Amino acid sequence: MITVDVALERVLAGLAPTATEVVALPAALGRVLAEDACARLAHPPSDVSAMDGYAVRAEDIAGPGSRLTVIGESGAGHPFAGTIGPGQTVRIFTGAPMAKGADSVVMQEDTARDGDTVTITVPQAAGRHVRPQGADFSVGDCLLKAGTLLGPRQIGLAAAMNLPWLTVRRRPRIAILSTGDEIVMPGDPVGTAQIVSSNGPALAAIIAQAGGEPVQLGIAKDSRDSLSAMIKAAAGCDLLVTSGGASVGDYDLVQDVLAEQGLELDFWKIAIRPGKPLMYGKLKHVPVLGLPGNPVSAMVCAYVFLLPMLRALQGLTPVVPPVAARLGGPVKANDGRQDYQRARLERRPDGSLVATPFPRQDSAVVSGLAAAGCLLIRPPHAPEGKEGDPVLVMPLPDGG
Ligand SMILES: Nc1nc2c(c(=O)[nH]1)N[C@H]1C(S)=C(S)[C@@H](COP(=O)(O)OP(=O)(O)OC[C@H]3O[C@@H](n4cnc5c(N)ncnc54)[C@H](O)[C@@H]3O)O[C@H]1N2
Ligand code: MOO
Repeated sequence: MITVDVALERVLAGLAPTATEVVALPAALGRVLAEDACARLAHPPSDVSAMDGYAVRAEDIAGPGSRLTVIGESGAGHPFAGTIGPGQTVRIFTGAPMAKGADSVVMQEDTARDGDTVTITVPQAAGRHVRPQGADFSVGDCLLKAGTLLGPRQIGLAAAMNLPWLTVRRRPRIAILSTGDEIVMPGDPVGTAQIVSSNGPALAAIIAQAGGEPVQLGIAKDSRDSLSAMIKAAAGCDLLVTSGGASVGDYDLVQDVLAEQGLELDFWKIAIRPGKPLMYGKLKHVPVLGLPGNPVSAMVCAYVFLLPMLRALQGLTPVVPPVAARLGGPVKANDGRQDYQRARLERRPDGSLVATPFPRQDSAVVSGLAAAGCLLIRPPHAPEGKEGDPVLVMPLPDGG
């Protein structure tokens, strides 16, 4: 059996980023920039005041108790039309354009006003409280680089750069096929010997959270006809993810039916726990990731393989490196499969992370997966570990 690292390398080898599309700024949240985004406007766009106060010529306020004549006002969005001359000042507000002729702002707490006369009561340094045009960035500065994941702060920056649209990667369309005669949709009548599909909704959620567009193909029966018809519906998607029917049972038909349709199998079965019967191949250029049916196996493989694939399809660095932590309790020596144990993750007052694996690690325990803060990674043949030993963990998004 190949290792997790080799499997990951092979899964990522054939993936190219999706095509680009132009979207309006509000729709760009969570998308990945496909081209550098460059400012169409400087920031600030002009010299502006950083305080509410008075725009002055520094030379007029060099001495203590300077008195100036107020000749007008500059408000945000309402500049003063004239020019300040010797001994003159303009009432100014935060964000308002500097009055022509002025080079400094005195905050109003440092002044005393009497009619049209203002007295500077506190000595001032020249040039204070002015934000010069372009102090943040200039026209043409490409501050958002291709490959950037766009969050709220980047959306704000793009808006400040006066970019109402951005060129981003198309959301990867990921087909999800759940399989099994015993599987029903949540909310449907559940007969004896039936089980509700948790894999379909969980996979759709992980895909949507990672910037993809889940396409639910539905639940295929354990029959060649049903599987065959539903697999065909994946044509045109960027990736097909199946769950269930991946093992060696008489009704584990997924791989057979895919092979009939022309699957070029890359690998089946890898040295991982949970998730050993993981399968990967290409069906007429569509990559196919065959996840085991056990819900925890399916989701662990989704975190370890599907997430990096989604990132690669969007032009992001595929693998987010694991994080260093300490063991919160003892663990047994590992066998030859890389183990991903569901664990609690706590941050201690000194800032260090402590991972404590749950006692039940069965791959059908969905409650444990939902409660986990991380997956504790146990490399093949890792010796037994005790509390305090260094380990690597994969923190889970929204981890408890
Ligand atoms: N003789 C062997 N048996 C098994 C082996 C093996 O090496 N030799 N491997 C085991 C391992 S490891 C795993 S993991 C499972 C994988 O089995 P399949 O991928 O074939 O999955 P199924 O048999 O279809 O289902 C397993 C389990 O998961 C439940 N399931 C399936 N789909 C869903 C879904 N959408 N939502 C929730 N639960 C689902 C299903 O009812 C079964 O209980 O094989 C072992 N066997
Ligand atoms: O992939 Mo399985 O989860 O080891 O039972």
